[in-house]
Amino acid sequence: MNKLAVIGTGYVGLVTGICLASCGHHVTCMDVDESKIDQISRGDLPLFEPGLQELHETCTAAGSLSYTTSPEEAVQDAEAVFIAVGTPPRKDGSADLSYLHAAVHDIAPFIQRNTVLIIKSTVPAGTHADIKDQLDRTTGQSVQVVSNPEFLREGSAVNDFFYGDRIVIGSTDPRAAAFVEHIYESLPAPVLHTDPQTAEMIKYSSNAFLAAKISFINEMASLCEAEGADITIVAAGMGMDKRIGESFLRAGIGYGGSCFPKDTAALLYSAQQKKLPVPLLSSIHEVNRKQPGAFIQKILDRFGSIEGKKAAVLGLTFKPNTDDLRQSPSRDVINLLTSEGAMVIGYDPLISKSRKRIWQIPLAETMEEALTGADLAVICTEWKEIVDFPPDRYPSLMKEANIFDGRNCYAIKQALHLPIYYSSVGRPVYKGL
Ligand SMILES: NC(=O)c1ccc[n+]([C@@H]2O[C@H](COP(=O)([O-])OP(=O)(O)OC[C@H]3O[C@@H](n4cnc5c(N)ncnc54)[C@H](O)[C@@H]3O)[C@@H](O)[C@H]2O)c1
Ligand SMILES: O=c1ccn([C@@H]2O[C@H](COP(=O)(O)OP(=O)(O)O[C@H]3O[C@H](CO)[C@@H](O)[C@H](O)[C@H]3O)[C@@H](O)[C@H]2O)c(=O)[nH]1
Repeated sequence: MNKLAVIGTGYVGLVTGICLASCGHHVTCMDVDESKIDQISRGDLPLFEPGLQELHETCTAAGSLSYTTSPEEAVQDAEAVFIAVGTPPRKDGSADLSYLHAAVHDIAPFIQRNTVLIIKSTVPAGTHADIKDQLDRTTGQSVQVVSNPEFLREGSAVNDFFYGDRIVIGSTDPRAAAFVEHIYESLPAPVLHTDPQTAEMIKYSSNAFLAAKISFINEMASLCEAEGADITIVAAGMGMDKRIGESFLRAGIGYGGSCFPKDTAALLYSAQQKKLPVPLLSSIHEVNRKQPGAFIQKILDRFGSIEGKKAAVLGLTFKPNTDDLRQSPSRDVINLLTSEGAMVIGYDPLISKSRKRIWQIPLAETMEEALTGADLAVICTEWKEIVDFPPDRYPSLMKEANIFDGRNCYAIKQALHLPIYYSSVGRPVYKGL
C-alpha cells in the first residue's frame, strides 16, 4: 500500500483517485475548486459515472480516501503525486497548459526528495521536460517526472481502469518507472515502458486514430447514402476483418466530448508549429465538423422550411451513460434547428432529471412529453431508453412521425409498415408517410 496524491478531481482525477484507493492505496485527492471538494465531502460526486459513487463510499468509509483543497495536506507525505488537471483547447487549437503549470507551482513546496510526479493529463510531447524543469528550479532538487497517460472512456471509466488494454509508463529513470508499475500491480493490464515523449505521443496518436476511424466511417456513410447501401452492414462486414476491427465504426452525427475534438486539434497545432504537413490529421476534424450540418440538411430537404415546426431533440450528452455535455454534437444540432426557426424541446434521460432548460431550450421530463405533438424527432445520443423506445409509439405521440436518427438506433426493419418517415445516417430512408 502506498501513500498517493491526486491533483484535480475532474473525471480523470476522481476515477484515478477512487480506483487507486480501492486497489488498497491511501489516496488524498486535491482540487482548487472548494465547492467541488465540499460537495464530494458531503458524499455527493460532482459527476455521473456508473459504479464510481459506490466505490467512493466504500473507500471513504474504510479511511483509504480523503479530499482536500490544501496542496500541502495532499502532497506532504505522498510517495507519488498524480496530476490530472484539465488541458483545455485554446482558440488556436493548442493545449492550454496553464492549469498544469499552476498545479505544479502550488505543490512544488511540498514535494519530498523521492516523490515521483506522474502526469495523467493529456499533454503535448515534450511537456514532461518543461514540468521537470519547473519542478527542479523551484525545489532545488531533481524530481522524477513520469508520463502515464489515461485511456478511460466516460460512461465505462471504472471498468476501463480495472480492465484497461494497457498501462503506459514513460520515464527516463528505471526506478521511478518500476515504482509506478508497482502502484498498478494489482491490475491485469500489460505494461508498456517507454520514454516520456513517446508516452505522450501514444496518447495523442490513439485518440487521433479512433477519431479517424469515426470520420472515415462517416465519410463512407455519405457514399452509402448516395449508393443506396447500408453503412451498418458495411461496417459489420469491414469489422469482420481482424486487421480492421469492429469498434469505432458507428456512423453518426460525429464525435464530441472533451477529448477527441481537443486532442486532434492540439496534435494538429503541434504539427503546424513544426511545419509538418499532416493532411490526414486535418481531414479528421474537417469531416467531423460538417456532420451536424449535413444531418440538418436532410431535415431541410424533407420539409423545405422548418420555421415554426416543433422539433424534439432526444439525447443531449455527447455519448450515453454520462452527464458530460462538453462538445456534444447535440448542441450544434439544436443551434442549427433554432437558427432555422424550429421550436425545439429537448429530452435526455439524465440531464432532464436535474434541469428544466439548457442552451436556451426547454427540457421535457419524459421522452413521451418531448414527442407529444412534435413535427419531427431528432435523435442525437443512443441512450438505452431511446434505443428501447418502441418505434410504433412515435406515430401515436407525434403530430407527424418524421424521425431523424443521428445514431442509427433502430433497424430499418422495425419501421416497416409503420406510418413514419425514418431518416438515419448512411442507410436508405424509410418513407412510410
Ligand atoms: N475526461 C476524460 O474522459 C479523459 C480521459 C483521459 C484523459 N483525459 C485528460 O485528463 C485531463 C483531465 O481531464 P478531465 O476531463 O478530468 O478534466 P476536468 O476539466 O473535468 O477536471 C479538471 C479538474 O482540475 C481542477 N484543477 C484545475 N487547476 C487545478 C490546480 N491548480 N490544482 C488542483 N486542481 C486543479 C479543476 O478544478 C477540475 O476539477 C485532461 O488533460 C484530459 O485531456 C480526460
Ligand atoms: O463508433 C463510434 C464511437 C464513438 N463515437 C463518438 O465518439 C465520441 C467519443 O466516444 P468515446 O471514445 O467512447 O468516449 P470518450 O469518453 O470521449 O473517450 C475517448 O477519449 C478519452 C479521453 O482522451 C480517451 O481516454 C478514450 O480512450 C477515448 O475513447 C462520442 O461522441 C461518441 O458518440 C462515434 O461517433 N462512433
